[in-house]
Amino acid sequence: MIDTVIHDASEIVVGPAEDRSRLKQHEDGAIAVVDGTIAAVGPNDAVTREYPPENAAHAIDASEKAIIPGFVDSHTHALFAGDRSDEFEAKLSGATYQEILAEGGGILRTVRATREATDQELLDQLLGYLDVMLAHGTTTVEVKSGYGLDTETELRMLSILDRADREHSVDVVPTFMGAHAVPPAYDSDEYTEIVIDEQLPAVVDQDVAEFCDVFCEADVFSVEQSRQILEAGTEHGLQPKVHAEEFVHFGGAQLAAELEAMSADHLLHADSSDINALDEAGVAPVLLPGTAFSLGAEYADARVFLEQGVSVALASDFNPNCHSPSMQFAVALGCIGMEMTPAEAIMAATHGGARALDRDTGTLEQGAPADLSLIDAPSHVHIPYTFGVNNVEAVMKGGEIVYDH
Ligand SMILES: N=CN[C@@H](CCC(=O)O)C(=O)O
Ligand SMILES: [Zn+2]
Repeated sequence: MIDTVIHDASEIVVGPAEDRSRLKQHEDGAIAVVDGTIAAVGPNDAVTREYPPENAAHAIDASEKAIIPGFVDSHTHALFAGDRSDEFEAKLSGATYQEILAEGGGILRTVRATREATDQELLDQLLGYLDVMLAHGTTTVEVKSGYGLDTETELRMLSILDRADREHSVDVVPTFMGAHAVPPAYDSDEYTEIVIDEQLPAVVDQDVAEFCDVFCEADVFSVEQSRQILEAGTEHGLQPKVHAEEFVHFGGAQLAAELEAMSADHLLHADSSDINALDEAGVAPVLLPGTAFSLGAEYADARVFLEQGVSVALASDFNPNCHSPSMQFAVALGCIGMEMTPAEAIMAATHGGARALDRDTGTLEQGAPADLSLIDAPSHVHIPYTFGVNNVEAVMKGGEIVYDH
């Protein structure tokens, strides 16, 4: 039984070509979906001969439209309460992110609001954001805890992520990030011990996280504290991720390489030896242009990675300091701000994100999950070209149409 045939698409973006610098794509293409996976993808004539649309339960005419893999947003802090729009205004008047954090604002303010919110309030807000992400073409999203900073709230956050994953068609990948900031009652050594001795065991006991992340940054967690936390996470079966080289060059990227972390994220201040170390250790570099855009900071140097043949991921970093859950916007910033080609940016936002989360999605190769978006434009180039609007017409997740504009 053929579930769905999408035919006459003006372009199908399959994924990276063999040399990884170009896209594998078909103009005038078709896709057949059977049992939630891609059964065939290729030129329209060949695919529809083998999988005639009239024999399929659903046939979709994609004339004048492009098909791309669902976006895999590999770095977000999408579960939070409260409103920091006034901090956005303060930053526009010259306040820095660190000044706001040092005065008890920023992450610490979101922690207070998140602790006060009920589970239902947090879940409802997250489900609303997942709706927006899906409507903008995201089919898998990583979400971090880290607005609890105590065992009880960190566990609450991770259980809410588990509920959201079961209730929503977007796949939610949970990351434990108790080491997101140091709560005011402790110094960073004391709090590092609490993360390792209390939070991690409880998280593992409840089996609610897949990755462990640390904000390795000046005045937050030192390289040594980060190493201790991530090594403890690894002993408990949580793969490491690192917030590295965001505000200053600090050593987080080398740590990620040393620990063979799943990813190193931000990397605004990474140098060429960091890039080599990450590449040799097989760590996925995750670039977050929305953060640089919202902070008015310089973008990470995507071109240096790409010229060295190192694939990168693009993610939204959706959080109260970078309030855009749209991967289309991240792709546009990747191109306009970081000089990526549209093809590189789309690959980074799909296949690159999947690599940073160890998932088999983010590609439309035969056998991959049928997670894809129908774009209301004839090619992927229109996504960054027509920035600021939603180009997604419909989204399929696991072979089902789960969003239709
Ligand atoms: N840099 C640290 N964490 C987040 C920001 C979180 C917040 O400001 O609430 C980030 O990745 O950008
Ligand atoms: Zn982050």
